[in-house]
Amino acid sequence: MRTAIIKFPGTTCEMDVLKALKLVKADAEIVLFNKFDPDHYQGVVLPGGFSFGDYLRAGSIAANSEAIKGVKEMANEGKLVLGICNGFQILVEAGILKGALLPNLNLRFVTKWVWLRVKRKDTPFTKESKDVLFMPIAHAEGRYFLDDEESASEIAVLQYADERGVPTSEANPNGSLMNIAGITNEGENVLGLMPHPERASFRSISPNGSSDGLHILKVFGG
Ligand SMILES: NC(=O)CC[C@H](N)C(=O)O
Repeated sequence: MRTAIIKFPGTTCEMDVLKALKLVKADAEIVLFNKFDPDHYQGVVLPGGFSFGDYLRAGSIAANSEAIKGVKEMANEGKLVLGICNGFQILVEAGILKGALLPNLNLRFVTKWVWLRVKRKDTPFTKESKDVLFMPIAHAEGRYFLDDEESASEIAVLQYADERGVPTSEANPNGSLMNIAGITNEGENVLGLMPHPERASFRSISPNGSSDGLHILKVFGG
């Protein structure tokens, strides 16, 4: 799939995303935010990092860019939109996904590998996924919050869990509501997640040889 990986000033993960998308044979390229034309693409990825230095709140400045207007158009047209970590923060700041990503409960930057329960498999991103995935997180503002528990439970796609896929409070690294690690929109064509699938794509450099991130990224393949 013709896929754009949008780079803002401060984005850091675009090369890793590009390499992982090449593994799944996506027709992907990195595009600077001020050069992005949504009509050229069927899919878009907002990678992780620190867009505009995480000033104000992580993702808030990028969310107000022309590029994100284009991403909103793509989302409304049913095209695939994936936001990873800072990309997820941008999607919620832009109102493309519901809720907010607050500072981690311990007010620290947390970096570790986590197990994830795939709660919903009726999204294009997860329909052929395993039930439990192993991926790393690395963030300071990842505590998912929504002022409506019922909708939060409906839109939750991924939850921090134990090795067997059971969401427990011990497995919650940042204090997210209902252990939420990733959510979708009403059309299910947008996914935002705090864990980094691109960092769990190369068996040779993953603990346990995890390439579980490809379960999410392969939707852009072909
Ligand atoms: N890995 C990232 O994308 C960093 C996320 C974000 N800027 C934070 O610290 O919360």
